[in-house]
Amino acid sequence: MAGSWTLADARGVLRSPTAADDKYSRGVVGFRTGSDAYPGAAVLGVEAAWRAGIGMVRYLGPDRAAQLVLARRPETVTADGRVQAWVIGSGMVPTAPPDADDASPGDSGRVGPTAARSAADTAALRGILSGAQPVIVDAGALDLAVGAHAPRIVTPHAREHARLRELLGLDPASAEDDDGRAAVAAQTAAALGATVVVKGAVTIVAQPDGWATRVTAGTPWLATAGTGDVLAGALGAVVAAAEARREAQGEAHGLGALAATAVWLHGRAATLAAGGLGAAGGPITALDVADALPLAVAEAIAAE
Ligand SMILES: NC(=O)C1=CN([C@@H]2O[C@H](COP(=O)(O)OP(=O)(O)OC[C@H]3O[C@@H](n4cnc5c(N)ncnc54)[C@H](OP(=O)(O)O)[C@@H]3O)[C@@H](O)[C@H]2O)[C@@H](O)CC1
Ligand SMILES: Nc1ncnc2c1ncn2[C@@H]1O[C@H](COP(=O)(O)OP(=O)(O)O)[C@@H](O)[C@H]1O
Repeated sequence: MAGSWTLADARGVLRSPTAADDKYSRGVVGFRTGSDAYPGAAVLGVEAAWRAGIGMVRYLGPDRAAQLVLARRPETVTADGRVQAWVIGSGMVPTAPPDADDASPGDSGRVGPTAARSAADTAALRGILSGAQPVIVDAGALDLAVGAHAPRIVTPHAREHARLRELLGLDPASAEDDDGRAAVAAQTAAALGATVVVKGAVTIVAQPDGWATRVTAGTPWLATAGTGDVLAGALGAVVAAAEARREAQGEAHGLGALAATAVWLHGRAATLAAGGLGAAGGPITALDVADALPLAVAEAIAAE
């Protein structure tokens, strides 16, 4: 049975910056996220990465999403360059239909901008996934994680996990109870050769070597659109910061421990945001969760 990730575990992974640090030594995270249909996912992920305490964020996505990212966070660098970790796929959809470059009607019959990956997007994402830097693979890039070689953390919700398992030739059915979900996630991780984060009220983190843990979100108010995009950004920040420390000092943590720490911060941030509205909590938005990440980080590193 997988144990639970706690404040003490998160504290063991996170570090305060020192006087010897600069923006690069604190880590650089790159984003290839968002689409004309879902530019907000790009904004949410970038915001979360900044708020989780990274040295620099690079955003390389569609023009409209880039403008919105810059409007929210002018600190963001939109030029290509070296990064220690990537976040890809949030705000994209996995497969491009034949008319991917055309707007197509949704359920309402209205014609809107497409979220489907273009061939150029797919090639860029495949390039990132064939590199050496760790990659957080979310939403519309999950299919590309199969057969890739970069160190990967994939972040499916339950339906995306079932689709991923189908791509891997595994039974898409999961389990109701958390022990069963952990066993299924471990099987996915082994087949994929990547760390798997199966999101939910209890999020399962499983490495391909069989290591697994679970992280319980402190509040169901977290179940709201865009909080998964915030999680992907927090993951990118935690992994890039750790990778920068590994390059400089040789301090190494498994991707599972880094992922569980980011999931813990995300859940704690939601609890702090919802709890600020009264003892029973209250409605929060994805940006509220990102805004509360600094408090969660400060709490975790307080007793380093
Ligand atoms: N602000 C932004 O930019 C945001 C952007 N976002 C981006 O959106 C993209 C798609 O992510 P997603 O998780 O919504 O889609 P997806 O995994 O395909 O699951 C869809 C499946 O759900 C179901 N379903 C549909 N309607 C339902 C309903 N009313 N109530 C219950 N179930 C319902 C339906 O399945 P069915 O039940 O019909 O089998 C359908 O197949 C992704 O790139 C993400 O990053 C989001 O993060 C939000 C904020
Ligand atoms: N009932 C719940 N209680 C607490 N957290 C939840 C619950 N349901 C989902 N979550 C969390 O909310 C987030 C939703 O992510 P995701 O499904 O990717 O949404 P989106 O694509 O809209 O960003 C995940 O971090 C997940 O763990």
